[in-house]
Amino acid sequence: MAENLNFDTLNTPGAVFFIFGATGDLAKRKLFPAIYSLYREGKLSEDFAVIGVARRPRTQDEFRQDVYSSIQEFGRYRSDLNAEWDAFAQHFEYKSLDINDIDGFRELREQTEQLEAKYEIPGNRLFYLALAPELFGSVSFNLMKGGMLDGAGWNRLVIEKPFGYDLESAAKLNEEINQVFKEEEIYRIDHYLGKEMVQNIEVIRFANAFFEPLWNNKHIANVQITLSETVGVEERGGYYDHAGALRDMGQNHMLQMLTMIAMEPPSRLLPEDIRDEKVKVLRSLRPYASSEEVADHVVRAQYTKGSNGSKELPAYREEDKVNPESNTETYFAARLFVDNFRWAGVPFYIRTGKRLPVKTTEVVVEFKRMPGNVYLGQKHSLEPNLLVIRVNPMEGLYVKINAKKPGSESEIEPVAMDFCQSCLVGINSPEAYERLIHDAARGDHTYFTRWDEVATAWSFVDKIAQSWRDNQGPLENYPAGSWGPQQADALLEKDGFHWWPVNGQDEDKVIWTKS
Ligand SMILES: NC(=O)C1=CN([C@@H]2O[C@H](COP(=O)(O)OP(=O)(O)OC[C@H]3O[C@@H](n4cnc5c(N)ncnc54)[C@H](OP(=O)(O)O)[C@@H]3O)[C@@H](O)[C@H]2O)C=CC1
Ligand SMILES: O=C1O[C@H](COP(=O)(O)O)[C@@H](O)[C@H](O)[C@H]1O
Repeated sequence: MAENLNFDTLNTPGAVFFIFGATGDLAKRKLFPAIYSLYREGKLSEDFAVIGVARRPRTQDEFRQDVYSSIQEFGRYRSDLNAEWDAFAQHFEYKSLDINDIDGFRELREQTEQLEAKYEIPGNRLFYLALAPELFGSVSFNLMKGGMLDGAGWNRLVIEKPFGYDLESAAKLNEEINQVFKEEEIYRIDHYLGKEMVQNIEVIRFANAFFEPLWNNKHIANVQITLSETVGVEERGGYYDHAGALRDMGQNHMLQMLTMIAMEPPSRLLPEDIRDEKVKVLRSLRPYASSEEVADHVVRAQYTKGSNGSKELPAYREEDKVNPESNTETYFAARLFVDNFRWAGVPFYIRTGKRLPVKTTEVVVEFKRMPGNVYLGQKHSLEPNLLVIRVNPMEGLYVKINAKKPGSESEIEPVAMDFCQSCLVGINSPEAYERLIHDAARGDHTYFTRWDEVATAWSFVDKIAQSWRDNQGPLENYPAGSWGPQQADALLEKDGFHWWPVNGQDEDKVIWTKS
């Protein structure tokens, strides 16, 4: 059936939401709490149902109890839950099913039709695959064979990352899914695109007269994107040791953030127009031509034993389910260039790592310095202006400008104009998963990644991975709890820049005046 797009309205149309992987970690920590927040905020219409699907047996009551506990533990509105629980819980059902079992899908179809009749749901079905990626193809196929796609309304497939391991595997996966779902029915999650401040990048850029005209290589010296995490690999050692930081964070979240910073203004604010502009940025990324270039532009490293000040932290190779001789990177930093007229010559520095001292996601846009030989520049070493976009966990904006030191004749010092959004909105800022589930249910693709974006990002990343596979470029070490290897600093120093301190970094060590 043709899609009826209504993403201008707040309410989702009536639909059944299927959570495949309903007994898993993602469902517990993110998906159930997100659905409750949408319900609590009146964004879900009353005619909705949720069917949790996984193999292990659960009675309806046990499953509802799981949902309750998950919202109690992770939900934004946990304190309101008891008053609304009975009304909310009756929308939830469970189906024990192995995704390879076609008969199970036929039973699921009956269960779905009963719920659709009960809530007068017009046959709209949203399938959220919170499953290992190896299962995506089979689920899609069995949904079709089991008659789950024959309803009267739309069908949408929401898929978690990772979408493949490299371009080849991603293309194969895409082909499998495309045998069942059309591109416009597929919603590939990159949860960073659901974050408030990542979505705000567009507004900051295109709704402000003092940023838009300066957003190019004439005025911007470099851009720095940092995604630092304090956690190690926790229970995900098996997955992570296979993936590493480049695939886990680089191919998706970091490149997606870069596209938001670098894209041209779309001609219309429609999903395809925005995604067209984003994919053009990915296509303009200068590929590394050789392993030497990779070694010159990309630093990889792994954490060794260390400490976070109060606790000893194990080395990566000592983590659960990690190969004790692993050469997987837990950190990488890279210098990228977007080869188009707007960005020619402007380096984009990106870095991410586990077991760094601070959990933070920030974008720093460093503007070019004022000319040194005129007016104030003659007497002072003026600092560059910075625009800092704080994404996570603090949300806000920070602009660094030069101003006269109060009381002095002519001393100039850098001062900050700091807008702390999270100080105002606090924990009530919607979670990324709330926005994304809401958008998918309304048929809005804007903040989901289209296949050509995914493919182009993989083809860029694959060259780095290939070079590392061929053992080109050393694997550096950094102690857990530190800011990563010195080589990541050298990457910027070669160009006359340095990493600006991120939020939460020890202020004593902040060097605003480093030249
Ligand atoms: N957890 C997180 O924070 C994040 C997860 N992701 C992605 O989300 C997906 C799910 O992750 P996560 O929840 O952590 O994984 P878990 O291992 O915790 O959960 C996997 C789920 O899949 C179900 N399952 C496994 N095999 C089958 C099968 N043959 N038939 C039916 N159900 C099956 C399991 O239930 P049962 O054993 O009962 O069958 C379980 O509910 C993965 O792709 C992951 O990469 C992405 C970003 C963050
Ligand atoms: O996708 C992933 O993201 C998380 C970090 O997400 P955040 O929203 O907490 O910043 C990361 O820990 C994980 O390894 C990766 O798979």
